[in-house]
Amino acid sequence: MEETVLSVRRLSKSFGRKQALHHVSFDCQAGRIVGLIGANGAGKTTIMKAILSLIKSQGDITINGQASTFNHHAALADVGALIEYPGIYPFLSGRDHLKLFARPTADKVQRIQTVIRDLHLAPYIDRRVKGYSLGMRQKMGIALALVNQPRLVILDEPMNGLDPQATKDLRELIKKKQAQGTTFLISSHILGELQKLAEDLIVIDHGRVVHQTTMQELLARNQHFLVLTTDQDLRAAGILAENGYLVTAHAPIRVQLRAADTVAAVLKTLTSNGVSIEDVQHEDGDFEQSILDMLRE
Ligand SMILES: Nc1ncnc2c1ncn2[C@@H]1O[C@H](COP(=O)(O)OP(=O)(O)OP(=O)(O)O)[C@@H](O)[C@H]1O
Repeated sequence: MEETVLSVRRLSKSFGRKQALHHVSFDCQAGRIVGLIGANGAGKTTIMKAILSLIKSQGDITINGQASTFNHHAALADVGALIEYPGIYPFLSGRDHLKLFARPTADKVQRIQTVIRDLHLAPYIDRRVKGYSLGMRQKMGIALALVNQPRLVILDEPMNGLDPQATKDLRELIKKKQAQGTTFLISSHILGELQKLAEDLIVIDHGRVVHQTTMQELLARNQHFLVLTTDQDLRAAGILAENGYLVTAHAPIRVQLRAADTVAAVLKTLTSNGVSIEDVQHEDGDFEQSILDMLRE
């Protein structure tokens, strides 16, 4: 049975006269990676700050079955987070930060070692944070979010400032933690990044949840094309159109594959009409376009 780790109901927030969030509701189920997608200014950070009681808001937030409010937020003890830039003390080392943040239980030292190893922090963990690059600081912030092995981890644009290797490492680490049961809520405006990570998607637009879907569903909506070069492209495009295929370009020929269309049937239609095929390629539609189409619906 699914277990709800985070439940957000009718979350609203205004900054002066500007309403940044309008009755936002969604759930995060245990062990899922949930992506919060939206353009700049859509309200992602505000949602995360409200969940973490960093700002006052209206609505109901329940974490691990416990109501969490601005003044009563014991449930946040089991939540790790990185919001915007990590708050750091420049003259302390990375290890000092971890020691400060780590809960004083018997396995404290071991947890610190684990997070240093998992995030490959060893080369600079004993240096003052003052000298860290943006990416190193970001990794430090993620380490602080993970060091207490919380059940729910909230990460606001976690790939910011990370190089391709560190991005890949973080993705793998998030997946590893997920396999151990951790739930993640991750925001990003870089859709490709969430594509490789998130299973559930919450699309935010102008402070509202405009869609809740799964990555699987979104990818299924994505369009697929067959790009063909033949010995007589113009005639071949005509033959395909006459046979009911959706031809979107002529040289080379681009055919949109709908659910019932198979590559074999497209090729057979051409060869049986005496067209010789010189090249065949698959092309996937734009993932970002799928989201934009969704926003327009
Ligand atoms: N402290 C604040 N005072 C006034 N307006 C704010 C404040 N914080 C956020 N806003 C406004 O609320 C809206 C949502 O901002 P938010 O930072 O949550 O968006 P976002 O989706 O996280 O964007 P980005 O991807 O750029 O970080 C924006 O219009 C922003 O200008």
